[in-house]
Amino acid sequence: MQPSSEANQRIARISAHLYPPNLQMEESSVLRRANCRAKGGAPGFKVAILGAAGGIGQPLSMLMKINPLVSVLHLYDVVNSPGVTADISHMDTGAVVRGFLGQPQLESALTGMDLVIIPAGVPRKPGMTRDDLFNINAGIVRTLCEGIAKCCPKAVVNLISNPVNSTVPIAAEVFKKAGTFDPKRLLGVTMLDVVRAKTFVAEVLGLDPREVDVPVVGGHAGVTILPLLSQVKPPCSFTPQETEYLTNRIQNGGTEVVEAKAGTGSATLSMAYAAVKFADACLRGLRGDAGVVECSFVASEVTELPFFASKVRLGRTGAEEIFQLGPLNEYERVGLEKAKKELAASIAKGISFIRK
Ligand SMILES: NC(=O)c1ccc[n+]([C@@H]2O[C@H](COP(=O)([O-])OP(=O)(O)OC[C@H]3O[C@@H](n4cnc5c(N)ncnc54)[C@H](O)[C@@H]3O)[C@@H](O)[C@H]2O)c1
Ligand SMILES: O=C(O)C[C@H](O)C(=O)O
Repeated sequence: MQPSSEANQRIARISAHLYPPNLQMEESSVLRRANCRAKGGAPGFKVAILGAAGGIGQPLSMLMKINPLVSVLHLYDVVNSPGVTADISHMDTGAVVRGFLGQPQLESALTGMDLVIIPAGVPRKPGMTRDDLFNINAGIVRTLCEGIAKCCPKAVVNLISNPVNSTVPIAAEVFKKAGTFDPKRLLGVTMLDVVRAKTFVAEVLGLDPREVDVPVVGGHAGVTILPLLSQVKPPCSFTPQETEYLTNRIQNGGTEVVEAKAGTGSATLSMAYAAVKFADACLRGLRGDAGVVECSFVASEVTELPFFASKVRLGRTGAEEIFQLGPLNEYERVGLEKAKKELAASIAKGISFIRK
């Protein structure tokens, strides 16, 4: 007796569990249906995460699978992405998940994407600066951005890999070389600095962090992280001691986590939270929502430097408006000069890595 088509489907469904996840992607009828659902115009955006199996990548992938704005989620890594993909694909949320393993699958992972989030690269250990990661992460970011230039040149890119102050200029140079650079679409992720600033300022003020707004400008390393405490909302004032304490804590938040993790890595969970908050803002902008404003490290004319973090308005084409810094007090003006000096060197290092 021939099995009914319903029985065939049941068998296909069971056998899909027996094959490695990347084979499931290619061959099972279950996945073919999911692919059809994705192709059939399910509303939402196509998002790729590069470095999806890492400390940030895994919780970030899980949280993006929950995001209702995502219809297709591509998880790429050089190790372990089949396992992470199989695991996350069982979540009963709308996004269709596909896994990609290793360089030969990079192009498939990137083709057709609207947003690419990059947490690929090595993290710090105690005693290291973010710049100590340059030698390894610069090459990783270059390769991934070459893939983006080739396969999804119109995608918005959220770059997390450190040192952000240099990796964003590296990405810009790769895109310029390929003739695809659109400054609006390249966004360095500094959201964790804002998340920390809101948390620490709210502690001092005795408020819920969700009620607090703190612009953090400059860059993403040490003194280049410049919280503008004079612009905190709701309006408030701080004593010089509070200003010193808050500025230091925000600038050294990453090191606080690196030391607490004692050699096992840097911030991953709070970073995944921050990355999802920022990616969600980018997707709402792409959808055409009005008034989506977040801080990001972007190509900028706000200072004399070619890149700078400040508030940006996210729209259908990326960072459509970059806001000026607004009035700074004396403490912030001194901080800005220090930040610019270090930033200039980090930006130059990134640019010369590609131009040399
Ligand atoms: N921007 C920020 O605020 C911020 C915050 C935290 C961490 N970071 C940075 O994010 C990066 C990742 O941190 P983590 O804790 O997730 O590290 P991790 O080592 O846990 O994970 C990194 C992942 O990247 C993958 N990877 C390495 N080379 C790759 C390549 N060529 N292509 C694709 N994937 C590749 C690894 O296999 C690994 O799964 C680090 O550089 C870290 O400093 C940035
Ligand atoms: O501090 C690090 O090395 C990771 C990250 O940049 C952070 O701010 O937590």
